[in-house]
Amino acid sequence: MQKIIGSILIVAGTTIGAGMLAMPIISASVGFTFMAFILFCIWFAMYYTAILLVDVYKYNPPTDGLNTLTVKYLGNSGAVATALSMLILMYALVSAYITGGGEIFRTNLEKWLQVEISSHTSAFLFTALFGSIIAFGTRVVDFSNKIVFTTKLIFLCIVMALLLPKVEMIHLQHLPSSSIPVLATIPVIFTSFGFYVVIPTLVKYLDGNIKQLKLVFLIGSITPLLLYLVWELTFLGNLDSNTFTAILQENSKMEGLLKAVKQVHNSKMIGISFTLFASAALLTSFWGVAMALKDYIQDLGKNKPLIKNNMSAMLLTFIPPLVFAIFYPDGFVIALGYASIPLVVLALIMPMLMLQKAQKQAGVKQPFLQKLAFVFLWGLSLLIFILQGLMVAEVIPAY
Ligand SMILES: N[C@@H](Cc1ccccc1)C(=O)O
Repeated sequence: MQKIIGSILIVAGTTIGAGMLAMPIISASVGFTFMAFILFCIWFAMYYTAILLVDVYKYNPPTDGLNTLTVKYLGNSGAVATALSMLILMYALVSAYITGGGEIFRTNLEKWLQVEISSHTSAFLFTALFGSIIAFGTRVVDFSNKIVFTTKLIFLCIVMALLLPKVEMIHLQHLPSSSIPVLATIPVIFTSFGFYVVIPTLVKYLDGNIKQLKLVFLIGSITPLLLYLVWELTFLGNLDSNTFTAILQENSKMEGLLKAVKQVHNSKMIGISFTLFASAALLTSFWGVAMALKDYIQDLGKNKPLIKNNMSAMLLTFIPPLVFAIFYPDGFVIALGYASIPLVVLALIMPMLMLQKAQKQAGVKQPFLQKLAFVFLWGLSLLIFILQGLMVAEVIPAY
């Protein structure tokens, strides 16, 4: 039971991260009704494809990692496409978390110890202190994640308890004036539900128990969905869309959000709770992604003892993103803006192709409802590719 709860919290912890903080910012001019609809559709897509990958494990042992499965079902080209998507996405995320986490760490250390610390040192300290936990295996990550996730929930509840009573219906009725801001939220919301990468790690952790895994992914993904809905309700219901947009135009992202919060409820308590919630969110996502990256690297090098051993897998997980975080902190933050592309390949396209192949090999006919769902998933994949392309070409605004 403890393992099931731990796994649910790892899924929810990886999901709720930087994306949740960006959500009110991107939806300021969209309004609650449309946001709720988009959140629900994308949650469904991500939950459904997680279950598809779990189903692929019906035909494979739980110790098989993602690379082993892609080589088996999609051949070398499929495995290379997956490896590229996986490594680019995870290195970009880990690097962004190191930059963000290191910054928070530096500000606090300087305040408490009254010494000046360079951002290089703080990035290194953050990685060494929090990253080293990954080396001790899923059980230790599970335990630390339980503590930090609970802290994150407590501070989130404080923020919401202070803001929710002030929600006004009139703000929630806001409707967007054009479809562009609505469409522009899709790639960001899509990355906010990115828990897909931890699936192989949890399949191994729960010894491939399909029933338990399905429950874990249902509760682990529906919890973020509900929190995101209440989160949006809290922000969009408290601020008039024009005021909110104006605050966000004048300030940088996080600062703007904090200013917006303070506009509704100006107390020290809310500022502190908000900052602690944001820091804990970053940490749980960092652990989820780094753990998945290390497992993936070990699976990639499963026939190469030099890569597979714990020490080298740890170094390969943390050194590249640390170097990037130190020398090109902006490079990866920019790359993160495009995270939805590798995530579409990984979380939407690959599981569909793999399950179809596994079913074919096992002589199982594809159920009609699944065929229908695949049409929706292909449509969503195409839409995200197009939207991200239009953002790169600056035809529609990127966040
Ligand atoms: N959901 C995470 C980002 C993420 C994307 C893809 C995979 C894992 C994590 C966040 O909001 O920060």
